[in-house]
Amino acid sequence: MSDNEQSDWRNSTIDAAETREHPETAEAVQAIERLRGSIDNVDTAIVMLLAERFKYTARIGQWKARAGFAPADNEREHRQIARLRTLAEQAGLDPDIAESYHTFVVSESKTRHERIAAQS
Ligand SMILES: O=C(O)C(=O)C[C@]1(C(=O)O)C=C[C@@H](O)C=C1
Repeated sequence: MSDNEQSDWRNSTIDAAETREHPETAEAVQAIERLRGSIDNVDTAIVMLLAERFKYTARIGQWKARAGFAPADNEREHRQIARLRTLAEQAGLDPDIAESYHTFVVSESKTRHERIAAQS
C-alpha cells in the first residue's frame, strides 16, 4: 500500500457512497450498520437511565442541603466503586471502565449537590 492509499484508508468511513458498492467492503458496511443500530439502542437506554439517576441524586442533594450534610460521602463512594468493579468483572467489562463511569457521574452529582446547597 502506498502512503497515499494508506492515508485514504485511515480517513475513510463507512458513509462514503463507494463503500456500499465495493464487494470487498459491502459486507463490512452492512455489519457495522447493524451494530450501530444496537449501539444507538444502548445509548438511548443509558441516557434514560442517567436521567433517572440524576433525578434521585437531585433529591439527595436537597435532603443533604436541608439537613446540613456534606455533598460528598467518601465511604459510600468506596463501597459503590467496589460493587461496580465486581459487577463489571462478572459482566465481562473492564472494571476500570465501570470506575471511570462512577467517577464521572458522582463528580457531576457532587457539583449539583454543591449548587443546591449554595442556593439554599
Ligand atoms: O449517596 C449519596 O450520599 C449521594 O450523594 C449520591 C452520590 C452518587 O451520585 O451516587 C453522590 C455523592 C456522594 O459522594 C456519593 C454518592
